[in-house]
Amino acid sequence: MALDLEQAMHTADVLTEALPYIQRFEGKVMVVKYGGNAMTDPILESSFARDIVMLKTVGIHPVVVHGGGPQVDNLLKELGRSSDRIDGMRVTDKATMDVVEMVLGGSVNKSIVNLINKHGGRAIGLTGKDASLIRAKKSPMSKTDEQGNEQQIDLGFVGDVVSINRDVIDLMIASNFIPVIAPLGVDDEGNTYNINADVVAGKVAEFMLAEKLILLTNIKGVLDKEGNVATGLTPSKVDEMIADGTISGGMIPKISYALEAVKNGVKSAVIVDGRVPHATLLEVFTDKGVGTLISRHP
Ligand SMILES: Nc1ncnc2c1ncn2[C@@H]1O[C@H](COP(=O)(O)OP(=O)(O)O)[C@@H](O)[C@H]1O
Ligand SMILES: CC(=O)N[C@@H](CCC(=O)OP(=O)(O)O)C(=O)O
Repeated sequence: MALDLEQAMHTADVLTEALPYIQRFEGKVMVVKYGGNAMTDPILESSFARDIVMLKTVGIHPVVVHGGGPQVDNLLKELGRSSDRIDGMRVTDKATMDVVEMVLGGSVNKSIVNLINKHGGRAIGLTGKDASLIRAKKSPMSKTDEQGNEQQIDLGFVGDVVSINRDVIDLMIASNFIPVIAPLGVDDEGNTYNINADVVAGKVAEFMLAEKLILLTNIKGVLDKEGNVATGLTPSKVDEMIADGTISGGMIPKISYALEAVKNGVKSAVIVDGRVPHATLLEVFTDKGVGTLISRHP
C-alpha cells in the first residue's frame, strides 16, 4: 500500500512538472520528423504514436513529417536494385522515383497514420502532391573535387522545396486532425520529386512558424570530433564540421535545414535520439530534453 502511494506521488510530480510546458505550448505548432531509422522497433513505434496523441490531447498541434529511407532501400533490394547516396541524398532515377513514391507515399505513410489512429489520434496521411502541399523544383548539387574544381552532380528526381501550402495544414489543424506528411513534392509541370525528409520537416516548420522542430533519429545528437554531443552550433561551426568530415551523410541535410529553419523564424530545433522511448515527450515536457539543441535565444 505504502509503495502504491509512493508511486502515485511520483506520478503527481511528473504531471506537475509537465504543467508549465503544457501551458506554454498550448495552441503552438510542433513539427516532428520521424526518421526511417527510428521506425525499427514496435515498442518505439507505439511510444512515438502515443507521444503524438499526447501532444494533441493537451492542445499542442503536432505535424508529423516522416522519412523511410531504409524502407525504400529494402524494397529496392527485394527488386534487385540499389541506389547511391551523395551527402545524404539518394540519387533518384525514374524507376527509383516510382519505388520511393510507393514506399513513402504508400506503406510507410499509411502505417504511421494507422499507428497514431490506433492510439486514439485523428491522423490524416498526405504526400506533398495532395493539394500541391509541397511545391518543388529539381535540386541542383555541386561538389568540390580533390583538385578544388566544382563539379555539377545530377541527382535525378531529387527536389528542393520551393513552398509549402500551409492552408492545407491549417485546415487540418483547425479540424483537429494530425497531418502526417510524406516527403514528395511536385512542380508546375506535375513532375514528382523525392525530397529528403529533414528538408521537408525544416521547411514545413518554417512555413508554419513552428514553436519547435523535433528531428528524431538514430543517434544521440550531432557528435563532435571526440564523439560528444555538440551544443551551441552556429552555421560557421557546422560548415567547418562538414568540411573536415566530422558531419557527414544524412546528418548534413538534418543539421543544415535545422539551422535554416531557426534562422527563418522557428523558435528552436532539436536533433534527438528516437531510439529512446518517449523521446518526444521528454523533449517537450521536461527539462531533461537531450540531443543537439539549436535555438534563436540560447
Ligand atoms: N557528426 C555526426 N553526428 C551524428 N551523426 C552523424 C554525424 N555525421 C554523420 N552522422 C550519421 O548521420 C546519421 C543520421 O542520419 P540519417 O541516417 O539520415 O538518419 P534519419 O534516417 O534519422 O534521417 C547517423 O546515424 C550517423 O551515422
Ligand atoms: C532525396 C532523399 O534522399 N530522399 C529520401 C527520402 C526519405 C528520407 O529522407 O528518409 P529518412 O529520414 O528515413 O532518411 C530517400 O530517398 O531516402
